[in-house]
Amino acid sequence: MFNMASKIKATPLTIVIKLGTSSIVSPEYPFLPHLQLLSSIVETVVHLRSLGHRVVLVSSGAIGVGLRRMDLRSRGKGLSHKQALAAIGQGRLIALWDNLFSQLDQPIAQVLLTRPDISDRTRYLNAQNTFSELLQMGVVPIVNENDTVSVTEIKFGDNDTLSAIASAIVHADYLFLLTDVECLYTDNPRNNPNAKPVRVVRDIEKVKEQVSTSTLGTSLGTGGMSTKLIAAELATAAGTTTVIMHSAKVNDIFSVIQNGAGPSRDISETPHLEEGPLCTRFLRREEALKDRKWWIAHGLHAAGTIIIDEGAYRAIQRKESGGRLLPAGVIKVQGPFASHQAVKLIVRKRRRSIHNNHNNMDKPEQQPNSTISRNSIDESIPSSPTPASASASTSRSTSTSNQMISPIIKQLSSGSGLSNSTSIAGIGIGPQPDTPQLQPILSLSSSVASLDPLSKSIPPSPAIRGINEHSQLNTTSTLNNNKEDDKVDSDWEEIEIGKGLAQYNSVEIDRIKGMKSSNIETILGYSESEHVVDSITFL
Ligand SMILES: N[C@@H](CCC(=O)OP(=O)(O)O)C(=O)O
Repeated sequence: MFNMASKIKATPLTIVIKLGTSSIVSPEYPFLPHLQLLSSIVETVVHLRSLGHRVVLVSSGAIGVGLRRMDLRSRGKGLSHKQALAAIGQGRLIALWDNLFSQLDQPIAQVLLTRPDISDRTRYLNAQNTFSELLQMGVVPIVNENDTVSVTEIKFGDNDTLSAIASAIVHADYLFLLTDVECLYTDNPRNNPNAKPVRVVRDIEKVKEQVSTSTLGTSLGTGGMSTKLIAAELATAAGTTTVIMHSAKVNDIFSVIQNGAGPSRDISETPHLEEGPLCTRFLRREEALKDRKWWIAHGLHAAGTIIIDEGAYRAIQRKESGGRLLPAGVIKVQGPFASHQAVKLIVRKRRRSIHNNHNNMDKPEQQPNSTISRNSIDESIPSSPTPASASASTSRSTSTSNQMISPIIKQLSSGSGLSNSTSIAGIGIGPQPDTPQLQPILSLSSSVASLDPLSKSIPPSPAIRGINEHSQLNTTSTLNNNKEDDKVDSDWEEIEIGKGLAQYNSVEIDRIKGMKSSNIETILGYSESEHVVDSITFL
């Protein structure tokens, strides 16, 4: 193992390695830990450290270890039961890691995260500072979701997603998703001997239509191949090359990072990615989203929605707009939300113009930070669509209103799980495990209580009282109760285009919508900004 490693030119990299439950404990009772595998991970991590790399481990397995401790055969159905098992298992899991790492004198740290730690900018930055400090101290942070306090609505749900978020927090060069299969295949290799490995992915959108995402996980884990695609999309958008690899071949990490694009090497300078160990590499986006933009797009949940007209959409795509929206372009506000909370932006467009300008819609004039890579897919994937993927295309073409929204993003917002991906692959495999909702609907009371960490100290206004009262009735209702206005007739489409940070609360923006900025002070009694949304990030 160390021969390969010793040849590596030690450009210090930040590497996140994610191990699923299936790699930590056996899937069947009595859920014995995979000690040999865990030891080889520990040896690999320590050697990476000795080469100057910074390493973060994302480790599932708390519930599995909890089951073993309590001599139970199944995790049961109740949420609190699972939370209790995680509480029992997490301590033992970290003790197991500490025991193994101490054999090689490597200090570790436990980092338990929940979704609100990421949604809240201050907590996100605090987590970032802690990671940075730990890595500087030469410690290996071991991350898991804090299952004991994560209820369904606010869960990451699977550690693939959590590992992508951890990668963005630490600005990782690589994320290795270790699992029980070597790589992504064009079909399920266990059912179809003609399934081909997909070795390099440049365009995740395209690859999703052409590969099997049938889960190869076990009864204990919640992830599968689909959640790995979500993780890859999130991580590559943050500038992290993501690799799916068999956990038994963890030693291959050395040759992957030796041949791959690092911080000082451009992807175009690495033409031999098809060679080397069998794994799937999702190449990082060359134009990675900046930390704050990534956080707005993926870390932050939208507390409300602002619907804008086509003119405003064109305007905010121009560089001169600075990614900020004026009140004049706002048609409707859906809240409630507080000032400085994130809001979804939706453009209301005439259907005809959507069809005519479809290409323009796909490629907005100025969208340097689009989360969707349009590069061509890996040549190793057959180009002729399968019947299933053809039907997937058909269904997309009938759903014009969704064309601007990355399906990954839709899954994140809807928490609808990933069963569509299974049907795209057209494989007769049972249903995917449910992926709990990833974009939580936080109660306004919690949002307003903190009034969002980004907010400057704004004197409490009647508007805030207004939204508090409103929140007790219905946290997602439309502020403007004009039914005619709500009706989007067949000539119109509403398309989600991105997210931004509201500069006023929902009641205030509703009052100044359609107005010139010069009227803000007269209407609201104060003017914090001439814009209603700032820091716009396009999907
Ligand atoms: N946080 C949970 C693991 C969640 C989970 O199942 O993740 P994974 O095995 O990666 O699909 C635990 O530690 O048991």
